[in-house]
Amino acid sequence: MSNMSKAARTGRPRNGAAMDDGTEAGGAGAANGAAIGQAEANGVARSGARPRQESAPISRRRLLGTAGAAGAAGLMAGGAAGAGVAAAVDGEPVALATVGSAHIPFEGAHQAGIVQPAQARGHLVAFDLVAGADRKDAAALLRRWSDAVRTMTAADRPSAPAAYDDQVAYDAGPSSLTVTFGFGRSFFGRTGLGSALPEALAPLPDFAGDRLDAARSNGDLWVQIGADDALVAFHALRVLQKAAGGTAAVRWQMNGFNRTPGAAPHPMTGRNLMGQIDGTNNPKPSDPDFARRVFVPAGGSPGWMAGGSYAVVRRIRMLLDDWDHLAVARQEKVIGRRKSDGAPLSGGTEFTPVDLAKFNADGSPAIAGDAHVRVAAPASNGGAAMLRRAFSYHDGIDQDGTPDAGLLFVAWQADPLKGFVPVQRKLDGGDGLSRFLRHESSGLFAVPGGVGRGEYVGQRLLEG
Ligand SMILES: C=CC1=C(C)c2cc3[nH]c(cc4nc(cc5[nH]c(cc1n2)c(C)c5CCC(=O)O)C(CCC(=O)O)=C4C)c(C)c3C=C
Ligand SMILES: [Fe+2]
Repeated sequence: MSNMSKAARTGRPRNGAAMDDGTEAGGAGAANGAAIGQAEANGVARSGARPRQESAPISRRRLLGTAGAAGAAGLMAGGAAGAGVAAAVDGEPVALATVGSAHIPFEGAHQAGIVQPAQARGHLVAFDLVAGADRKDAAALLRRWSDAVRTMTAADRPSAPAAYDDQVAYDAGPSSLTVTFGFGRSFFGRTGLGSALPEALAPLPDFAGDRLDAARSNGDLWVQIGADDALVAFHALRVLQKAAGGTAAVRWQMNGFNRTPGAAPHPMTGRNLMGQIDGTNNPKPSDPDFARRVFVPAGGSPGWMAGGSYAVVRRIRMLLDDWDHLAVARQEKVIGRRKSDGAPLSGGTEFTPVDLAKFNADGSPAIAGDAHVRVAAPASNGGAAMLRRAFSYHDGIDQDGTPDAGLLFVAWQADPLKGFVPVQRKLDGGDGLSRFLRHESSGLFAVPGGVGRGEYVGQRLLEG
């Protein structure tokens, strides 16, 4: 097991004192409307679509280094970027840009990375405890991981790079980094915690369309990393993997992405790799039943899961060549929404409620019987609902030329039997979209509630 000090494990440098000048984001925003609402409700500081900035200076040396790499002449050209560089050349620090300075607190009632908008870059990683690792080792690991994440996500970071630090994220701010930890069913047997195993971690049923790879499914521990900068996300992954040494080893890892903040002209719901606007009809924190649907209540069972949630993770491959052969009108019928703007085929605009009872003039249902939104809707599943927070993935092109690409689907709910399971049961046979999908791996994880100052994730389980 690693004996790294906290600073040595987690240190990320900053150069000089914080400059809290209240610099605000300008024109950034790829998060969808629902997600923005979620972020605001969750206390994430925002300016427009993206978080308001904690500003930190960039030194003259670093900025000149950047200018040298990118071409100082180009950077010095007029406009806002030119002004920033000129200030740095004069020795004045400049604020971190919008994306870098966005900061999501690690501590809170719920773990971060559930209700906030999914970031531009994601890593989903499962670890298995190594042979001989016990409950005490697991507790020490969760303590190390929590300390590391507390530091990496902080607006104020250590003043000097730690000896071990790869410095991959040396110049960047927190960039909306979140790290979310969960426990798989197998964790409880391995640590002698069988009596604390939640009923909700019962194995997911087999679905007819599943083509699951066991090596890329489940795992003792699950870590979800999200950040709006790829280097920040990689750095977090690397730090956590190193901190796991001697206690847990990576079982599988998946890398995903979403639209980069600022890539769209205004805040809007993101698109998946089929080109559809995806995430419109997610539960919103302002919904009266949001917390009940997504989080285990205080007094729920088991007690250590209060404020927690259950994550269903599915690597869903998209059969993109088949999909792309469909005319857009057919694609829209499969989903039940327009491709261009996400409006339901029953009429209105993106956020108009879907009218499942509406008929066209020719007597056909406006939303087809096997349309994805009809089959997945709470109204078709006894009210079952989940919060979807996905990343796209692309792992290259197969020998036959087909892309290995799709969705790292992550569904959050207070109880999988009232969320993912009934909906997937229905989709499995009756969804027109399922012809274009292949579920290739699966995991179910108990994600405990958030932590207070000095606590570590899972403490109530591991010390209860
Ligand atoms: C078991 C749950 C679901 C799986 C698996 C799933 C996979 C999946 N979905 C899309 C694309 C879209 N899904 C949309 C809506 C939607 N999907 C689910 C559930 C699962 N999807 C629900 C509950 C809903 C909301 C239904 C409603 O109440 O209206 C949409 C429409 C836009 C939106 O509301 O988000 C799209 C598009 C893909 C590509 C996919 C697997 C790769
Ligand atoms: Fe869906």
